[in-house]
Amino acid sequence: MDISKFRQFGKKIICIGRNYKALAAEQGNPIPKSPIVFFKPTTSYITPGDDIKIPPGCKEFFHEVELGVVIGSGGKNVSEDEAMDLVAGYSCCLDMTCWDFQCAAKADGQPWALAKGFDTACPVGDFISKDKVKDLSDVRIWLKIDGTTKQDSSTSDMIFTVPKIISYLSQYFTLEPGDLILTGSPAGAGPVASGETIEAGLEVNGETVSTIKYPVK
Ligand SMILES: CCCCCC(=O)O
Ligand SMILES: CC(=O)C(=O)O
Ligand SMILES: [Mg+2]
Repeated sequence: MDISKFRQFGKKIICIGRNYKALAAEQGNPIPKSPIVFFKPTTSYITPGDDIKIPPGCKEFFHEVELGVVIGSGGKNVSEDEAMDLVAGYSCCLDMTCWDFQCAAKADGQPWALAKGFDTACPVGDFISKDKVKDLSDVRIWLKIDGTTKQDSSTSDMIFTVPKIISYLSQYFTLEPGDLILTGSPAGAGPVASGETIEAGLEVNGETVSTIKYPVK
C-alpha cells in the first residue's frame, strides 16, 4: 500500500471539533471534556487542482484549516503511549463547512452530515511523511484568502493532543491504514466566497512543510 495515496483507499475521514482553546473562546463554546467526533464521507475528498464547490442553498460557507493525521498501521484500544506508532504522516487539510447548515442543525439537535460532508468538503494536501514533523506540539497552521491571513495558530493551542485523539478514537473505531483524522480548526474560521482562493500551510520551526491552494467556486 502506497500510504502517501491515502485518500484513494476510501478509508474513514474522522473529524474532531472544538479542539482549539482560542476557537472555543471565539465561538463561546465550553472546553469539551472529551473530543467531539464527526465523519466526512470519502466522496468529500479533493486534491490540488480541484475546485471547492459551495453546495446549493449554502449562504455562509466557512473555511477551517486543520492538521490531518494519516494512519499507517491499524489499531483498536490503543494507549496514548502507543498512539504515534500508528501514524504514517500528515497532510494540510481543510474542513469546509456550511456554517448556516451547521447552526441550524445544532439548534435542532440534528447531525452535521450536510454541513460537513458535501462533495469537496475535504480538500487535502500532499502526504507529509512522519519524519518531517519531529515535534507535533508546535506546528504552525495558517490560512489566507486572496493573500489576506484569516487563520494563523499553532497546534500548541490544541485541547486534545494527537496521541490522545488517536487513543480515544481507537476505543470506538478500529483505526485502519489510510484513515485520515482531521484534528480541529484553530481560531479564525470564517466565511469564504465563490471567486476567492484559499491558501493554507503547515510550518515546523519556521520551515514550511506543506502548502495548499484551492479556488472556491
Ligand atoms: C469553525 C469551527 C466550528 C465550530 C462549530 C461548533 O463546534 O459548534
Ligand atoms: C467543529 C469543527 O469542525 C472544528 O472545531 O474544527
Ligand atoms: Mg473542523
